[in-house]
Amino acid sequence: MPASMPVITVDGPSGSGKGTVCRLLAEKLNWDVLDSGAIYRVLSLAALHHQIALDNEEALVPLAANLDVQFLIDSTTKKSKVILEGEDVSSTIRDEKVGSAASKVAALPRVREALLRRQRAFRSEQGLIADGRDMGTVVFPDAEIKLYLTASAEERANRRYLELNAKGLDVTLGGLLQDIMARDDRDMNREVAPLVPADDAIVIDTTELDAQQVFANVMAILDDAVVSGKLEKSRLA
Ligand SMILES: Nc1ncnc2c1ncn2[C@@H]1O[C@H](COP(=O)(O)OP(=O)(O)OP(=O)(O)O)[C@@H](O)[C@H]1O
Ligand SMILES: Nc1ccn([C@H]2C[C@H](O)[C@@H](COP(=O)(O)O)O2)c(=O)n1
Repeated sequence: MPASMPVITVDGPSGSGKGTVCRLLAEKLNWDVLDSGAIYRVLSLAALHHQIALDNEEALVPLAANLDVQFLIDSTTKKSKVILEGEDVSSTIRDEKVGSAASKVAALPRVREALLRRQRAFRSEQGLIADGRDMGTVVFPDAEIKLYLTASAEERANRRYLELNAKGLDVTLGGLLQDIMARDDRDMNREVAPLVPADDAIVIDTTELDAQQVFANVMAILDDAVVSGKLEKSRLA
């Protein structure tokens, strides 16, 4: 019997709190994390560097298949680092414009296909927390636990505003709300791998919850999964 390689998927729209709860879970469980959004963000940045249009599927597929990207954990800060073609792009990829560009390349079916193998290669005996839009529906359909985080567009825009403002970036709440709604529309209405909760996903509306309350809700869901036998108790140690 091969050792289990458990997966917890966390899907949801921009600003719903996926990355935050995935980091908390990974620390608690000592599991690995797949930030699939970062892969699409890096691809859109590589397209920019190589002057490839965001709708040029012919050129984006080989770029995606051979993407020279490394996901590292800084040994001192324990923060994730993203290296594209030898350059640290960890903060660059978090720009809202890169998120919007990522959403555009992510709508191309053959680009998604070209990134599937790379995403599935993150699975390991350590356990994987997979953050994205289609983790529970497409990439890891057999995941033991599937979560779908959501929140009102206004709340998600406000969170993003506080986050980017704290970094000293000149953004407006109205502009971010427009960006988030445009990204939601693209991610939810594309032909391939649209953003939608998997049939067996547990949906958590985080609008009225802070990050710690969301984390507590998720841990309660994992405890229930142990009782129901979906998850080995030793995995939560
Ligand atoms: N429940 C919450 N309540 C308030 N703020 C939150 C909550 N969860 C996360 N945040 C904050 O909101 C911002 C966005 O959170 P996060 O990056 O986790 O969202 P996300 O769903 O991963 O977004 P994206 O898909 O765009 O990367 C961060 O500044 C984070 O600290
Ligand atoms: N599994 C995924 C992850 C991300 N995307 C696209 C759609 C998002 O708008 C964009 C950026 O993702 P984020 O970093 O905001 O989570 O990338 C996708 O289509 N599928």
